[in-house]
Amino acid sequence: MPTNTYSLLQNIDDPEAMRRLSRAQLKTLAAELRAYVIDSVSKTGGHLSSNLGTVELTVALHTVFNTPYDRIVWDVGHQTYPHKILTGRRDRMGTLRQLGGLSGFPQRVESEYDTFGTAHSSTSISAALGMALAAKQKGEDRRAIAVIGDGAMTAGMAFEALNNGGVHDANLLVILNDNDMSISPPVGALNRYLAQLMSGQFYAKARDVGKSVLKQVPPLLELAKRLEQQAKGMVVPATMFEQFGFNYIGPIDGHDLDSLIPTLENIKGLKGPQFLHVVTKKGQGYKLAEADPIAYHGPGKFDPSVGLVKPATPPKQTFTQVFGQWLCDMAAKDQRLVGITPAMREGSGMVEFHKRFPGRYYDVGIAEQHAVTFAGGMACEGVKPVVAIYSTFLQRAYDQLIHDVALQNLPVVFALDRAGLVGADGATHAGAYDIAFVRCIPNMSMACPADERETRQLLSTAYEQNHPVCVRYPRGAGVGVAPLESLEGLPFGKGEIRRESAAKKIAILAFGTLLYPALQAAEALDATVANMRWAKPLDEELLLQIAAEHGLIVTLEEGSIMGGAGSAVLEALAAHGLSKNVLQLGLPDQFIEHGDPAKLLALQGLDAAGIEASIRKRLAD
Ligand SMILES: Cc1ncc(C[n+]2csc(CCOP(=O)(O)OP(=O)(O)O)c2C)c(N)n1
Ligand SMILES: CC(=O)[C@@H](O)[C@H](O)COP(=O)(O)O
Ligand SMILES: [Mg+2]
Repeated sequence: MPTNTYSLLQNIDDPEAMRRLSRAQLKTLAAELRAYVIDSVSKTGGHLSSNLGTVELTVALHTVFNTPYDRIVWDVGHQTYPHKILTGRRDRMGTLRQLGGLSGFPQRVESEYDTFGTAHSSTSISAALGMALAAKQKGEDRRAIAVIGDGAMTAGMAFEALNNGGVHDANLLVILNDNDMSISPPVGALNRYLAQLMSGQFYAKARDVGKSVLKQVPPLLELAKRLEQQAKGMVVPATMFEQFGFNYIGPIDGHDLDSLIPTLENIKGLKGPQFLHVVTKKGQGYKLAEADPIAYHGPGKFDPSVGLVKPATPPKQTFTQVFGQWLCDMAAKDQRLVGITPAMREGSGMVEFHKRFPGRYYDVGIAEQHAVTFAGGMACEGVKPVVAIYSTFLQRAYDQLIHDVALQNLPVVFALDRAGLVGADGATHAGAYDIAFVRCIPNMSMACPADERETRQLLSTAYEQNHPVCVRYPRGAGVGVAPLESLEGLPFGKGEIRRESAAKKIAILAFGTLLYPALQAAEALDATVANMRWAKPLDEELLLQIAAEHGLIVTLEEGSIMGGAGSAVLEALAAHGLSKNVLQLGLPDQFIEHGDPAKLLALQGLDAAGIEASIRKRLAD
């Protein structure tokens, strides 16, 4: 760390040290912190724009509140790099999101300042309310603070918590960090409402009155006055948040420590549920990120003086791109198709679809539950919904999947991206459970394409069905098997033999992209390899044929072993009264942390060498 650049930051090992600084020094510290965030993220990759937007808010919160005794819960937690840097992890930022290094999200095991693990959005108000009421029950005077973005605020869970929080006498502070952005531009009526609060009459009056009051009167008196004025409807007519039972304060400039610190100090003295509306800019202080907060939401490594550059050689096509292309092609062919995303347009490969078919594109906000039921409603009316959703986020909508789609046997296609290990985001984002949690639902099917070509083909097969079907595929690129242009599908529920062993001792049944390391391992072992393609329905005919001919059956999947495709194989064998030597390979009963995906797979024994070693071990047992 260059000492001249970070003269204050280098001495901040915990927030206590920061509390001794003057306001002027805190401003310098904020500038150093911003530079440090840019410098470290440029070397590791990670979430940049959101972190640049929370620099001053983080400084102000840790200065005013008695952390970690007072609890800050960061929603999603992708904006916690300044918080990590100020709470003793500055010198470990170079390890961010790498194996054994700092997590990209708050983790209770990482620091006492990380009061609640987050990464899936919109949980902060519930968790902070729980903490506030627990404090009350225990007779403690601690504060609980939820910091939630305008994107995260769109989820039902956030409103469930507001609804509950507004009627309790809890010392809860909700801070809405409003940067007028989700990952992509925010959507929906809430966004319109927040824009209204910010603009025209509302904001102008609030800002002017706030400024003049701030200049003339001591903070507490000023706040009391403002509250009185608000109560009379003079400054801001009762906001929705007041109707929920919160004391609404704001909007204030979230990059101005002279507004933030006195306001937070005042709020600290107030009892009951408080709601502070803070306005920030995504990417603040780094021109390139300010201009393109989407590209800098989660960039890889880059040179800060140049910014993001296109790679010289075009990278391999990702599974996400294969899906995006298929969606456009199928939409062009079938007018009934609609595409639905819960706030993940870029990540799910739907930018082009949005451009070409704006009338058939639905970004419903961070609202996975709604997305699934909404698709169900459309399917009832003969429209053909394709829900593009990360495997990990479908977990949010499990009841909707069962009750609103499967039970009514509605033909909805679920394009499950990020199936398996995702790498840098770690355990919170791993798509480890989808096979297990989907295959136990009647009427549901689950396709596991092995490569890019099959992804396109199986999406078409899924689309042709008259019942709900998931197609799961991983983050990133596959082996490079180019998809065909055709929209023809593969047979429903059917696998194939990809390698036939002469000895017929071992058969590997691969579900999904691990087919390719399986084929490699099979060369060394002389094993038969089946590309099973479907976890449900299972190709029982193929399974029985293989079981009749081979001694050892090995199942292989990038998903949880418990309840996964290997379990389906065991159940099918049992149903046919067959007792076989079966080795199940997949993800163990354990959360797998962040790191390079290939390394993580190898650590789980799911690369070619690991597969071979596990099989040899079983043969030797
Ligand atoms: C349940 C869930 N759905 C989707 C996401 C993916 N996601 C991460 S950040 C984000 C946008 C959040 O916007 P906002 O809360 O406004 O924070 P900002 O990035 O603007 O600071 C989304 C959609 C998630 N983390 N959790
Ligand atoms: C914080 C969050 O949930 C997203 O920003 C996520 O990190 C995106 O992941 P991908 O990079 O796989 O789209
Ligand atoms: Mg936002």
